Amino acid sequence: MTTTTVADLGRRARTAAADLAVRTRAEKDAALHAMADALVANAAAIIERNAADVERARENGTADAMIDRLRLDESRIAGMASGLRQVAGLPDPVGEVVRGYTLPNGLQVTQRRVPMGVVGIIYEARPNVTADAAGLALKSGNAVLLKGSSSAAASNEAIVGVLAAAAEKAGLPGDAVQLVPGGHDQAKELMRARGLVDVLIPRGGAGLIRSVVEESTVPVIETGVGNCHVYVDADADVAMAIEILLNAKTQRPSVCNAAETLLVHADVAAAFLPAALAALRDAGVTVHGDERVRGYDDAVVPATDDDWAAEYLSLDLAAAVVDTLDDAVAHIRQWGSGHTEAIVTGSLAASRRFAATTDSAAVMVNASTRFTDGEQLGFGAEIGISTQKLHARGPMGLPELTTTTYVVTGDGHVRG
Ligand SMILES: NC(=O)C1=CN([C@@H]2O[C@H](COP(=O)(O)OP(=O)(O)OC[C@H]3O[C@@H](n4cnc5c(N)ncnc54)[C@H](OP(=O)(O)O)[C@@H]3O)[C@@H](O)[C@H]2O)C=CC1
Ligand SMILES: N[C@@H](CCC(=O)OP(=O)(O)O)C(=O)O
Repeated sequence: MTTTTVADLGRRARTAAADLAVRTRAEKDAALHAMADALVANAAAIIERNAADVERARENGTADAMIDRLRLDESRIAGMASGLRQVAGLPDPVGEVVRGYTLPNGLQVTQRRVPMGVVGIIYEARPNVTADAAGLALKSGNAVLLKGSSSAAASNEAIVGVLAAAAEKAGLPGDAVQLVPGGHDQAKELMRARGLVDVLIPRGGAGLIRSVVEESTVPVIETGVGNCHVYVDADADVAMAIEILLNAKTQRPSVCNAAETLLVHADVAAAFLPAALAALRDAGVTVHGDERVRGYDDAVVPATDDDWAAEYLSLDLAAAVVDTLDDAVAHIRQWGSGHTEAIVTGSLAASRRFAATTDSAAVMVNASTRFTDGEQLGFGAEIGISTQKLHARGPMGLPELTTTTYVVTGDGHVRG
């Protein structure tokens, strides 16, 4: 019996990528709509396979918040289909001229967007990412190798089967969207598929990122954990700050853009903290606070350095009082993960200083950290949220999945 290796998948993806690179926007959009329709039409079968993954996760004692990330229902599948349709509605990045000029000697220079080629992604146990990544890759003219979590294996197999068949029926190469089966060994093969994979996007926790940074020979765009902060400034509107904090912490606590630490300026602490702590308690949040926060509520448990560093992904929140905006920024620079920070303030100067000094991929001014999301920012979906500084930072959509080529057109020009 012959087994298909990651290298075999990579070679097929390269062939598909060469074909995809020259497809028109109309062809790609038609395929995306067909893929969206196919997801909805096959929802029952996908949900059945997903139920097997959820059942296995329960047997393994997986936490409820993590099961929530894994679980699919009709409305989540409709959301995946809607994401594909939104991506179809966006301009095609391929061919976009990012720079164009004519040299004194008459040479015409254009710098144009082109696909990366083959994009690999290793990602968490959220099956919706399978459709988001496939849609973004395909629209940007790339073939994609999808390495999802082994805990979502059955769901991903069903989703990729549906997406690849629909893309092929719509006239695109079926190998444009391929699932990499297996576990960490296969993920490592993907990391070492230099020459077959043009860029690898690891989307997950610190362990995955460490492993990819140490082991990948393929160029990587790192995503990262989200130890996101909400800072309530001296000039904050207290009611607004409570709304933003509750949304950032409780709307979906298991995702990377949920808030994990609250920092409160000392001048607003007495007006803000009693009501905020009561609202958090009502929402089921356990607050881990410093001495000054604990002075407002006996239910607050003492915080240690582990709390300042924690990405809880649960209904827990670290909280501290700070004396100045710069102290808040210093805390964030020491303990944060460079993902998303929010400031609630009525002061333009404070918001500007905060945005300029926190050194994070995204800063929200008077808005929830939950907006660091490709769909929310108008990209249709995102392939990951980069917390590194090169090539792309923050939510990555279509342009981030392209590179550029210089096309220089002469009229028999030679260099003298
Ligand atoms: N910035 C961003 O865009 C995003 C950040 N995140 C962060 O990810 C974390 C949650 O994800 P979580 O479910 O814990 O994901 P993990 O990091 O545990 O897993 C993500 C993927 O990587 C695989 N993997 C993990 N470790 C290794 C390794 N050493 N070698 C090879 N493959 C590996 C997993 O496989 P398997 O499951 O089979 O072990 C899975 O497919 C949070 O910290 C969250 O903030 C998540 C998504 C987006
Ligand atoms: N796109 C997400 C945030 C990024 C993400 O996927 O995070 P995670 O759930 O930690 O894998 C959202 O807000 O829905």
